[in-house]
Amino acid sequence: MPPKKKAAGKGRAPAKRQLAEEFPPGEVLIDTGKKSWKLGAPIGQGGFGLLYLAHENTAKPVGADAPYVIKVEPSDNGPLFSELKFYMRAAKPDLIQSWVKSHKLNVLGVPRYWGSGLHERGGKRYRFMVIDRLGTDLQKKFEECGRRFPRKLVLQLALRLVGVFISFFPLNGRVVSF
Ligand SMILES: Nc1ncnc2c1ncn2[C@@H]1O[C@H](COP(=O)(O)OP(=O)(O)OP(=O)(O)O)[C@@H](O)[C@H]1O
Repeated sequence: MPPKKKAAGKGRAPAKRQLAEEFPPGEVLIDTGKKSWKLGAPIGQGGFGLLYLAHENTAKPVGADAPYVIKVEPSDNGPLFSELKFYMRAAKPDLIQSWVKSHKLNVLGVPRYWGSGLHERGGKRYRFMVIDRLGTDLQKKFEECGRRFPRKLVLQLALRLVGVFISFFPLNGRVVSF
């Protein structure tokens, strides 16, 4: 006897989100402001998207010193859409720049938003977002430290997080709750 089909709706698991397939280096994406961005090598993978090195100079290959990253996801995935809305509001380059200056900081630690758009490839649509390339990430540092941070570093991180989440974001378009 064939297995019974599950009733639609009740009891169904939510549809799985797809990870974008990997694009070859050299793919050019055009954002909503008609600016072109060239992809380099992939440098990271999140829960739902792939991240690539990127450059605004589309005339030559994107090197390892690229100043931007582009996050790409299938367009019908939700997470990048939400992340994008947040970046568009809270990570405007001039907003971050003036905050850093007025608070006498060297850096805020939040990548600036430079553009976004939709890209078609092989009959599929992808959403992308261009942000600053940052250095390493906390998870990598944590692994390097043998999964144990020194107390001083934990306190420094806490101060930085408090600065960003309690002062910058609430004043610049995002409500934070703990
Ligand atoms: N601005 C950046 N500069 C350099 N590397 C980055 C940047 N943003 C992300 N990465 C790299 O890409 C990886 C995945 O980033 P992403 O933000 O997608 O992670 P995530 O938050 O785990 O995923 P998701 O948001 O999809 O749940 C990071 O762990 C990091 O190594």
